[in-house]
Amino acid sequence: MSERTLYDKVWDNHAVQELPNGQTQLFVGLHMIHEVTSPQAFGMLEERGYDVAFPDRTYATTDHIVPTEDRSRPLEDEQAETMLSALEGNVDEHGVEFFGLDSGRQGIVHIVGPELGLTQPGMTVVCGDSHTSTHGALGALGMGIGTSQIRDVFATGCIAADKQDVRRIEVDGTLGEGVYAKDLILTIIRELGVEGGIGYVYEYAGSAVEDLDIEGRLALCNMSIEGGARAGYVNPDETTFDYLKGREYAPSGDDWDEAVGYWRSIRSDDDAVYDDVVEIDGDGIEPMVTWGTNPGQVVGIDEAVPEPDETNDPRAAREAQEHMNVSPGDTMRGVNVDVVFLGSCTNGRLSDLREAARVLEGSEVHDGVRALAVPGSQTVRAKAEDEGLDEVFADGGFEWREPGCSMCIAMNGDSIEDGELCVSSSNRNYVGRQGAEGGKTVLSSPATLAASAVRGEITDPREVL
Ligand SMILES: CC(C)[C@H](C(=O)O)[C@@H](O)C(=O)O
Ligand code: SF4
Repeated sequence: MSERTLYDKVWDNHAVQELPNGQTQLFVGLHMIHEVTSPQAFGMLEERGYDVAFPDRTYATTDHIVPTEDRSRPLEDEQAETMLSALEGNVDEHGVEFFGLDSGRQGIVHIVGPELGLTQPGMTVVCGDSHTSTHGALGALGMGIGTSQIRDVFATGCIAADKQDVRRIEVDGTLGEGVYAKDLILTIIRELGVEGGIGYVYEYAGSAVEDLDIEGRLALCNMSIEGGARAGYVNPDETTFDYLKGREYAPSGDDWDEAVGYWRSIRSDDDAVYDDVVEIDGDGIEPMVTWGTNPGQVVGIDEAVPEPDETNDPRAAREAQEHMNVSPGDTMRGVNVDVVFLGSCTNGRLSDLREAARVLEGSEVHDGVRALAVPGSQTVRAKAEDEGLDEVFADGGFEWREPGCSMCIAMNGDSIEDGELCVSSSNRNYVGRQGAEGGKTVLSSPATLAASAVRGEITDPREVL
């Protein structure tokens, strides 16, 4: 059969049966869990006396609530200690492998899966976390699921799911110096809207996407969900295979060749039929910064903040501008910065730290700016330290922390204060996201963030690179 997308193929290969309600029962290849969304589902399982059906397809880490400084046990925050202990008890009881604080592999779930080679092309990957779309960077179908679905996967290895339409987003041209996958996905979300992807899975393609390394593709797919899409993926290619080769959980020996053969076969056919196609000019993309309180309220660094009436949601734009204290006609460039947060499952990988360090090297964070560098995992942290990046950050006035979600969501005590503006490499900027209702978040790439930390105001990274 030809004319099928990767999504169609992965779907068909995992479909167990059509359910009476019209949904499809889909088999799950990889189930990742973390401490925030798994406890209730484990509870439901135990109420019925069930075991985890496929413990060897289930992997756990801890990320949202872990401190990024003192990690001695018991954790100082009692609630965090309770959640971590509960996860430890659950994985122990059900025979699930756990990348805990002492494992050397702990980190943000969407960083750990790909970097250990757990996430592979053609797989269905689920996690009780909206940014599971990240895993699509490797040609997997990554979907965030809710508590009752986590329970279902534990008990049966399957979920009930609705098939979506596929929108191909074709980005031609080449991203310029100082322009990254983050700027690309912010551009896409501006173009299509934060709800534009509802009912769709996004297939990212075109030369600007193919040129991205896997870490760039991970950042791109990560924010698919911020554009409303159920998932996002890039067709697997040589870049994907090179990335996976030799990773701890990737196939090896004869299994490797067989796997690559399968991975090639699940790419979208050249004549695949799409429900929608959108073209974006990669050459024209600028470093992007959000001016509002959702990721679609975003402009190029030199572009004017829009008149609310010229946006698709004037009321939301007005409220957002009031909260952010910006006016139509202003540029975001030059806005005063109090805090910068480098990290998260969007941009907490080695290449992100490298780009920020490249900008920072030889300079220091501006007086009065608080700067956090939080690697996405222990693996990322160790590699960064091997390269001496920790010293670049420390010499430049950044705090070099232990891995976790940290100030992306402020569940671990790392938080901004009322009135502060934080430039953040994360993916969400709604009011209160970084821990203070009166705090402001500006989303950007790691390079823009680092340039802004040095100048103390939002800065075009191309001025510094
Ligand atoms: C806590 C978790 C359920 C949540 C998510 O689903 O995405 C978090 O990771 C986030 O980024 O808001
Ligand atoms: S880093 Fe942020 S977006 Fe990613 S899983 Fe953690 S809280 Fe969610």
